[in-house]
Amino acid sequence: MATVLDEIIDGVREDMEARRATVSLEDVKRRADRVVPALDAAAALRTPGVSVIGEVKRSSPSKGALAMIADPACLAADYQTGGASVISVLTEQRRFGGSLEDLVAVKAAVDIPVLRKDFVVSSYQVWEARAYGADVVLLIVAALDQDRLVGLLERVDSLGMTALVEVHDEEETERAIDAGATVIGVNNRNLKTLEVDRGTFARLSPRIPDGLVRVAESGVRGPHDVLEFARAGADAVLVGESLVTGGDPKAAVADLVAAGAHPALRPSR
Ligand SMILES: O=C(O)c1ccccc1NCC(=O)[C@H](O)[C@H](O)COP(=O)(O)O
Repeated sequence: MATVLDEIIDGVREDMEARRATVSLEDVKRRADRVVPALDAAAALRTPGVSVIGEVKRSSPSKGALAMIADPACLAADYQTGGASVISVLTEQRRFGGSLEDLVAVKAAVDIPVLRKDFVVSSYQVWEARAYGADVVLLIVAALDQDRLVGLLERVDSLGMTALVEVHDEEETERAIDAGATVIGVNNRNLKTLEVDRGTFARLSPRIPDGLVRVAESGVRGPHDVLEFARAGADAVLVGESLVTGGDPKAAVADLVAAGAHPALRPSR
């Protein structure tokens, strides 16, 4: 039976082919050549304390509509003012209400790295990410066989970008490490059931070698969750829903950053 991830990817492929029919890979490459070099996201996430990746997220398969977000640039600027280290922009249209235009608007509004959060299955999308200003690209291990994962990682690298390589279980974590990932995101959301289990990060984190960046994704409700993920070894948290629904994104990010800088965390990290 097709999973939610399979269904999302079917739509993503269809949309990508439609774009490719109007904008050739050569055109995308030409646009990418004119874009300023990518910022170093791994360095941004390695700074002391737990870094916050704030996500521009209008809707999701699990929750439906979350927030209107008429001005994604303004939201991203608020995240940056609140102390976010990286901005995540969902560019998938059908389920998340995002677009490449959102990516461009956000990139122009901030001076920290910007992540293209999408379901990347082809190097065309990696070139597109660079052409539209992304510094970071999400690669979901569950969506890729090993050869494709390695190939896409190489493409991301060759364009000077960083890959956030997302895993959900032990096997995917091994595959990410074998492929040469330097930034690994453990998604607490099971992409088959869409349920969030915050214990997933704590279970997989010890399998990620020191020196790699560990990101806890999904299910961060507030500062207490940041503390929990920090104690389990997180260098960063990726947060969408609680920031876009909370009413004051700047203050919400600042609270998460403060929690991640808590002095009690230092001896164990
Ligand atoms: O959010 C979903 O429902 C979802 C469903 C299927 C695939 C991916 C999905 N979300 C992408 C994400 O990984 C999250 O947007 C991100 O980690 C932030 O999570 P949250 O803070 O819980 O909104």
